[in-house]
Amino acid sequence: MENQRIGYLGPKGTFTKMAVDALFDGGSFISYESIPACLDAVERGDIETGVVPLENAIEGSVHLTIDYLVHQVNQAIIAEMTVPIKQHLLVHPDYQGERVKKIYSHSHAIAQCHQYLHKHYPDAEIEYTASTGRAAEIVASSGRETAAIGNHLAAEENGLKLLDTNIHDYDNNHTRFAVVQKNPKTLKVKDHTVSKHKTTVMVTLPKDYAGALHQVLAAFSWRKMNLSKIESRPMKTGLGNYFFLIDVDQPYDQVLFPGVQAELEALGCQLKVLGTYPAYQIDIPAPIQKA
Ligand SMILES: O=C(O)C(=O)C[C@]1(C(=O)O)C=C[C@@H](O)C=C1
Repeated sequence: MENQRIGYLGPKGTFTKMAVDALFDGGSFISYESIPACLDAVERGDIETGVVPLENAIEGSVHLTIDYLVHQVNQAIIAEMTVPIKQHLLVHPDYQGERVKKIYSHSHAIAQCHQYLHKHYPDAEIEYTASTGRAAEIVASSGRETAAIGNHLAAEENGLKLLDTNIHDYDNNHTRFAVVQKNPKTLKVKDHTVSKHKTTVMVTLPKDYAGALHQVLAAFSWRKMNLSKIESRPMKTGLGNYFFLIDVDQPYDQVLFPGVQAELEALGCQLKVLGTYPAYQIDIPAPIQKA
């Protein structure tokens, strides 16, 4: 197999990079500063594979990823991985107990630590960054009164100290990452447990009428197809227009899915398969203690 080129939401020390390191068995890893930049690179063919965050257990979906996959690019989800997320408070190596005035991080990381921030740093200014890795970079090159929320890899990569550890508000914190490709090819991955095989479909309804969603769900339900997620997002064509993203807990097949599609099309709905893929469950051990 040729060398696999994998792009990810960087820079160094992001959770996405941790997930990439844990899943892939070799390859060239290319960092992108934002989710759109990574997906654009896949679309242009600069890289075959992109890895972007999809959903967090505390904060929910990463809408930027979902919307970009649906509206801006034409790519398939070819794998998914779920990894544990442990958020820490990272400070400059010269930090000596100063009052932290400004805290940087990705909006999802900030949201995972809302209660902690409210309790311990109610007066600190919050600044959102494109990733937790970027927040750590900023703190490394700024003063001792700043902090970043991020992981232990970001601390190591940027030479930061851990002021506090495990600051996320709820214990069972996990994020799902999507592995996407434009022209699906086989991936070289480490030996991980595949927890299940899933298929993600996007369904659009013709217009708002009574029972429309019920009829859509019925097409899956009477075929005994288990759904693990359903989410509505705006079509971006006007208030009240939505599409539904549905995760079905089984691989695509030539009987049930075409059956659902035909049934939905008869109702005036459209169904597009966004991917059928293995879902990996990956455990990343947290190596460090509070400094
Ligand atoms: O900023 C990072 O480190 C990311 O990989 C992004 C991201 C996200 O978008 O949810 C990934 C995992 C965590 O939930 C926080 C941030």
